[in-house]
Amino acid sequence: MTLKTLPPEPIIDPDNTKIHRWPDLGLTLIHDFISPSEEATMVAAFHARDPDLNPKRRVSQHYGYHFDYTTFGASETEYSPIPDYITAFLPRLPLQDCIPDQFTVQYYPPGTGIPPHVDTHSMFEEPLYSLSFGSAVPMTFRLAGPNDARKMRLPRRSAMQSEGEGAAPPPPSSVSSQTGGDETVHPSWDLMLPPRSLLLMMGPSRYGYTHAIRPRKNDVVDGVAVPRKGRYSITMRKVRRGEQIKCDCPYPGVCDARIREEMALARAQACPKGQDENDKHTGESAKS
Ligand SMILES: O=C(O)CCC(=O)C(=O)O
Ligand SMILES: [Fe+2]
Repeated sequence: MTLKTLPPEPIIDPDNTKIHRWPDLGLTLIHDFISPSEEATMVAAFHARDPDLNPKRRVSQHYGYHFDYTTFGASETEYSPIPDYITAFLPRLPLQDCIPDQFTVQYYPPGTGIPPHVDTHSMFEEPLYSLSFGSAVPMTFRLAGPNDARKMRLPRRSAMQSEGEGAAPPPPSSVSSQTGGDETVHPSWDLMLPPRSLLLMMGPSRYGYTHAIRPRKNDVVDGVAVPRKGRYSITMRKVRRGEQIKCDCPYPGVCDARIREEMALARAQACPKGQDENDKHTGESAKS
């Protein structure tokens, strides 16, 4: 069942009308964050590195600490130097005390998208950025519900096949009681991401909402079907390590840290005598 609603109205910054905020959601969209010439440089750099693209597949390039598709966190070892076209805009990011060090540049050929997902909570700091360029696309937001919680607890799936690349961690086999029974599906709404805009997700939009890009060739804008062209984005996150890998957000259903706790508890209950041994492994939580 898909329930759609209109996007919530933003509050426009009176001092800079390019900044739109949804304070209740922790969401900010900054229009014209990069210039057309910066955009052209980024498009050229992307295609110079990957000249032969499959027109049916989303393609990712990683800079800084690589995104790790097995832990859904960041690799400890794989690192690629951050290109100048990224370092150039870092001093303009709105949160200068939390500069990202994990960058995923993605190209979405027309007709491709990214399934609804919640980026991993515990392994990255709260601010989650997406810089858009190329074609405008709508990003679909929906408050996560029991179905999302249940999916995150299904036996292991492939990150690429089922979720966004920032999506949740390897789930436990047990299904939490909080997913039982209630089939509530919250309405979704679309936020149009114009080229050269920067989206910042914090709070509820970061931790409690799924985001997705529908795999469509056309988008309906003001009642008119507009063909999509290629769309690019740079997802930016700051990696957490060691003791910093934790989360106490108010959305336990879709929180990887809570899922790991559930797993550890389920293991301990299933095998009380082996508890010490298991704790040794789950202590390393995110990586196991
Ligand atoms: O392409 C985007 O704007 C978002 C990508 C995304 O959600 C992700 O990489 O987790
Ligand atoms: Fe994401």
